Amino acid sequence: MNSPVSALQLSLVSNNSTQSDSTQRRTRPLPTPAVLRQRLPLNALLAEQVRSQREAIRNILHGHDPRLLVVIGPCSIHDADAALDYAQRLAELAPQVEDRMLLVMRAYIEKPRTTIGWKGLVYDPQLDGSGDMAGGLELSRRLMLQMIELGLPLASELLQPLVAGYVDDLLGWAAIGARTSESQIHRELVSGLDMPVGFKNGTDGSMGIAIDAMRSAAHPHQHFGLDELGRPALVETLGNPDTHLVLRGGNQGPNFDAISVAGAQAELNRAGVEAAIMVDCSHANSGKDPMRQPEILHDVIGQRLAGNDNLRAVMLESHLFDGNQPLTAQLEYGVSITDGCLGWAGTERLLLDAAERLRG
Ligand SMILES: O=C[C@H](O)[C@H](O)COP(=O)(O)O
Ligand SMILES: C=C(OP(=O)(O)O)C(=O)O
Repeated sequence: MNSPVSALQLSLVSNNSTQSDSTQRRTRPLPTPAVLRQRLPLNALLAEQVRSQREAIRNILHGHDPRLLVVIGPCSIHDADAALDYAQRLAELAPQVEDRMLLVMRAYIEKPRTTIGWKGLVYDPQLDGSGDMAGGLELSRRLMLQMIELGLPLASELLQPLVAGYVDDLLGWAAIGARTSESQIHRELVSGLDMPVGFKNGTDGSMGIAIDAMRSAAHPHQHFGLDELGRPALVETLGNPDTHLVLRGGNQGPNFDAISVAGAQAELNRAGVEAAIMVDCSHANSGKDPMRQPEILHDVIGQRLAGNDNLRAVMLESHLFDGNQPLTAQLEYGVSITDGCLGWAGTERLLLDAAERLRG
C-alpha cells in the first residue's frame, strides 16, 4: 500500500512522469545525488586530491601558509568547452605562481539574481529557458570532474541547498553569496560541510550578517534536508570551523580599501570571531567594471605588503575574453553572459605581476 511519503519518495527516486500537485506548479523528477555520484564518480585518487586541496586552502586561511588564496574564473559557466579551455590555461599558470599564490578556479553553476535572469548551467544548460536541470546537473558534475583531473581546486557558490548534494564532494572551497549570507538555511548547510567557506557581506554592505553567519555555521545544527537517496531526512551537522569573511562592497560603495578592511577587522574583533578576510575584486568593489579588478588586486597586495597579514584571499572574475554579452542565440566564444570578466590575456599578466610583487 502506498503511503503519501512512499509516493513522494518514488517520484523523487525513480519515476520519470510529470507530477501535478497544484494548479500553481508541476514537478518533474530528478536523479538523486546518489544516482548522479554513481554515474559520475570521484575516484579515490581524485578524492584524495580534493582533500589535500581543502587542507591547503585551510592552511592559508588560518595563517599557517603565507601564500595568497586566489579564487578566480568566470562569473558563471555557460559553455563547457570554453570553461575547460579556461581551466587548462589556469592549470598551466598555477605552477608559475604557486610559490606566492594558490589558484582556485571559480566553477560557478548557479547564479543568484537580483530579480530574474538566467540562473546558471545547472538550471538551464541549453540557455533557452527549457530548464533541463537533470541535464544541467549531469553536465556540471562531468565538467567539474574534468577540471579536477587538470589538478585544479574548484570553488562554487552554494545557492540552492539541494544542489550541494550533487557536487559538494568536488569542491575545495565554497561561497555563500551576498543575497544568502543572512539565511539560516545556508548557515545550516555550511555547518555540515567539510570544506572552507566564505560568507559574503550583504548587498547593502553590512558585514554583521556575514559575521553572524560564521558564528552560526561554526555551531552544530539539526535541520531538515534530504539524504543521498532523496528521502526527507533530519540532518545533524558538526559545525564548520573553516569559514571566513568576504568583502564584496555594497550599495554604498566599495569596501576593499585599507580603511574599510580595518573596519571589517574591528567588527570581527568586537564579535570575538577569528576569521581571515578575502577581498572580492569584482561585484560592488569594482562597480561591476571588470577592468578595475587589477587596480583593486594591487591595492590589496599593497595592504598585505604594508603588514595586513589577515588579508589572506582574493576573488576575481575572469574569462577567456574581456567583458560580457547578453544571452542571445548568437554567443561569442569565451565571453561571460552574466557579470563582466577580465579576459585571459589581462588575467595572466595580472597574476604574474602580482606574484612578482609578492616575491619582491
Ligand atoms: O555575480 C553575478 C551577479 O552579480 C549576481 O548574480 C546578480 O546578478 P543580477 O543583478 O544581474 O541579477
Ligand atoms: C553572485 C556573486 O557574488 P555576490 O554574492 O557578491 O553578488 C558571485 O560571486 O558570483
